[in-house]
Amino acid sequence: MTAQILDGKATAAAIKSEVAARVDALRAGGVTPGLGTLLVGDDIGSQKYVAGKHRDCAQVGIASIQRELPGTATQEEIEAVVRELNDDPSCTGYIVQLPLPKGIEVNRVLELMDPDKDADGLHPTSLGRLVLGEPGPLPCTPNGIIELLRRHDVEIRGAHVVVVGRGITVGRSIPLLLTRRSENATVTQCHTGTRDMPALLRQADIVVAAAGVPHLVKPEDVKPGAAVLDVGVSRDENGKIVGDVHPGVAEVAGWLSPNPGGVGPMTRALLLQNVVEAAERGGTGARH
Ligand SMILES: Nc1nc2c(c(=O)[nH]1)N[C@@H](CN(C=O)c1ccc(C(=O)N[C@@H](CCC(=O)O)C(=O)O)cc1)CN2
Repeated sequence: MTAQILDGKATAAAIKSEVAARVDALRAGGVTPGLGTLLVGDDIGSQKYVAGKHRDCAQVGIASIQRELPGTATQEEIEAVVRELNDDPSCTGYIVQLPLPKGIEVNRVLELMDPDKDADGLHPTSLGRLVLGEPGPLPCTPNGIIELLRRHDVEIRGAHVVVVGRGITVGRSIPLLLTRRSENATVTQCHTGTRDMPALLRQADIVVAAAGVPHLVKPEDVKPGAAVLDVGVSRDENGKIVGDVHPGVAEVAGWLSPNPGGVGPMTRALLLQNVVEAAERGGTGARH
């Protein structure tokens, strides 16, 4: 193993203590921020992630509002809970845990959310603000990846970043963050239609592997010294996480985010940050 570790657990812990101090200040001013979650169905992974989000809230002093619906819930039932969270003054920001069950129109659900309560940065208004360079909540995993690189002093400015994947939570939006003037990276996005992905990967200073394909990025595809972020989550027959990055990459890369222990904890920490920022902007939260 030659790569240095991009330690998501330790970095997330540092962000969480910064968030906790901001929550204390809000509470001293009479506002308790609240994070709402809507979980539909009984996917074990999603249950675990949502439980983790509420554990984090308890640690930093953010109130929790948990809503759950069975996997058989209709579009209308889901939308009714979204309206309820929009109207709940104790809820500063909320997320709809993805994926939603098959047959549910995800975009209709996301569009119904009050954009001022979008804790995930996935509402069309938030994504539009990102495109326009206006302030707003940033998508948690992409923002977490950038923060993980920054806090390990990995140079983003001028870097060639190759993103693998184009899913809603990571791949679609991370190029928008990386090409802001504050980051100034050059981005190539790969997907299932890309002709020669290994050739592109070999040019990358930074690789973001977010395709959800086990061990897609092989050691021979990585430029020596590159930073490699393993975002994909697949599970083996024992339920153990298998990332998008082959373990042999650790011998070639300069930096590597472990999976678990890399990008996942950062996603959760940046979610808390979005909730606090919404409360600081004068959004809602329980007032006492
Ligand atoms: N509404 C959203 N849905 C989903 C998002 C999202 O950002 N918003 N991202 C993923 C899941 N996700 C957050 O919800 C998430 C994934 C992983 C982790 C995490 O802490 N993982 C741990 C390992 C946990 C385990 O053992 O399973 C780690 O990487 O160390 C947190 C959040 C899809 N849906």
